[in-house]
Amino acid sequence: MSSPVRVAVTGAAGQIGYALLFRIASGQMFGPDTPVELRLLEVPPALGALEGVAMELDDAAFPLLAGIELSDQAETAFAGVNVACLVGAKPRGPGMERADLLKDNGKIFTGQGAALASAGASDLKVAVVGNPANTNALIAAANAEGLPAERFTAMVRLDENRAKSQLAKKAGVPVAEVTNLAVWGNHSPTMVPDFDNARIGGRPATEVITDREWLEGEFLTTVQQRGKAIIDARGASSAASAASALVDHVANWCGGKPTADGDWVSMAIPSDGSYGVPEGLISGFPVTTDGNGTYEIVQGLELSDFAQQKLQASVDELQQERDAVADML
Ligand SMILES: NC(=O)C1=CN([C@@H]2O[C@H](COP(=O)(O)OP(=O)(O)OC[C@H]3O[C@@H](n4cnc5c(N)ncnc54)[C@H](O)[C@@H]3O)[C@@H](O)[C@H]2O)C=CC1
Ligand SMILES: O=C([O-])CC(=O)C(=O)O
Repeated sequence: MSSPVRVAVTGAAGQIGYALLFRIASGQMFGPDTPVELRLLEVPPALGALEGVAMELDDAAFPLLAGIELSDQAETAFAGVNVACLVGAKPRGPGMERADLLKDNGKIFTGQGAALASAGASDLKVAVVGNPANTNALIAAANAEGLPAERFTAMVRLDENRAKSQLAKKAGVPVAEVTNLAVWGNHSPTMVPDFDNARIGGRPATEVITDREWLEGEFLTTVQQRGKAIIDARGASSAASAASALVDHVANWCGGKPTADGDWVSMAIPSDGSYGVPEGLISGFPVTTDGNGTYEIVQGLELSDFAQQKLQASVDELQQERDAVADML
């Protein structure tokens, strides 16, 4: 047994939190040999509900769960944490775009960025889920003085998983056969699920699914609008699938589960200028990971004119979001 990983989860009494905590505590995020200590942050009115969740975690008797602490103070919750899952934020409702949440949610991430910098462990890594996730991660990083920006990531893994599932259905194969699926850009309707570089059963996806009209049309729109479709159907935004994607994101990044040889996963990370994405913007990229805290952007992929145009629109949107929160950076 290794020593416990200390994991902060914000918004822990919310919908995603309820699905996420049990996955973390059961060992799915950091593997079967790593105990976890949970540090759960909520706003004061939700602390009662959070106590109920903590009671249920106790009642599940997870052998790997080495401790649970609850707090409504970011500095307390983040003390010594190795990984912070920033989920706590307002979700959108019907008729809203994620960017509409920026004014309400952005300010959460100024204080939490600063608290992470002052209280987190020296190897702290941060995954932002609260929407709009890319720009909230930018805000947190900008307010975390002394922490390298590359420790701040945002989640586009749910978009990758959605895209894989759609391609698998169309091709009539198990989802595990779909690999190398990158989601570029913003976690928003402008995101770019990259079917050109994806593979199905080891072959280019475009050789298996030759209907380019479907790929550029229905496939793209279905993935881009999936969050809205879930809200319309469920009356609330995706929660269990978002939690599951976060488990995947962190497991690959620093949970001991490196990307498979020749494969990659999608993470929104601060751009180093690769593929023309302006440096510093937090954008989805294909990355390889070592499972131990390091990721690298996959270089040398070809983007079609179609994909390049779409990526430019997503980058333009990220720049507009950055401009809209300039006072928080
Ligand atoms: N990046 C992605 O792929 C996805 C992102 N999301 C986003 O995740 C966020 C959370 O979604 P849900 O869990 O469904 O919402 P929810 O409303 O069920 O839970 C959010 C929780 O955050 C708490 N909270 C609010 N401000 C906080 C603060 N300053 N500190 C700590 N906790 C705080 C609330 O009290 C609430 O319990 C939303 O912004 C949603 O849009 C949702 C699905 C996918
Ligand atoms: O659509 C939303 O508001 C929630 C979310 O980010 C998603 O499901 O992708």
